[in-house]
Amino acid sequence: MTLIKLVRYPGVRAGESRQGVGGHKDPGVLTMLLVEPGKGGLEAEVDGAWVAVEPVPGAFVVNIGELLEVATNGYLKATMHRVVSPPEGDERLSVPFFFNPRLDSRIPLVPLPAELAVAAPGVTEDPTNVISAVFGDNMLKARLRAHPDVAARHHPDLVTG
Ligand SMILES: O=C(O)CCC(=O)C(=O)O
Ligand SMILES: [Fe+2]
Repeated sequence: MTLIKLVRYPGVRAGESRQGVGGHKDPGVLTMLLVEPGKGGLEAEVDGAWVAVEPVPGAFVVNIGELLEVATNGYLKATMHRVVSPPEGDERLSVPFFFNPRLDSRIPLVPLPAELAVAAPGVTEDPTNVISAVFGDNMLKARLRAHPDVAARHHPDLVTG
């Protein structure tokens, strides 16, 4: 179930929240992200700190998704990232392409060469973000987390608190 999105981040007035997309990990396998040339705003979490991902002309940004973390038993870690909206008078366009399997598919564990397997620590365990190997379940979790207001209104049975 690949998905392509066209995203526009309008500029925000001084004093207003600059949050474009809050911190998250993409729930699928791999994301190829085309950002409008020259535009910043994307940040990735590195060792607990947000780091600006500088635009590279002619290049896609590639995000590791949670299912690739599952497939590699944590050898590859899903990228935590967010987007900071531009200031008033500017805007930012992006085109993420999400490479995902069928909703009902369960991602298999890829056999790693021994030298990589020893460096695979397992999938990240976070009670606030439980990763499912079944893509549809993981996608639903991501949507419920990203849109808590919609979840509380339309799917109160699926969320707590
Ligand atoms: O717009 C971007 O640069 C990133 C968007 C994103 O992270 C997402 O849609 O999952
Ligand atoms: Fe993302």
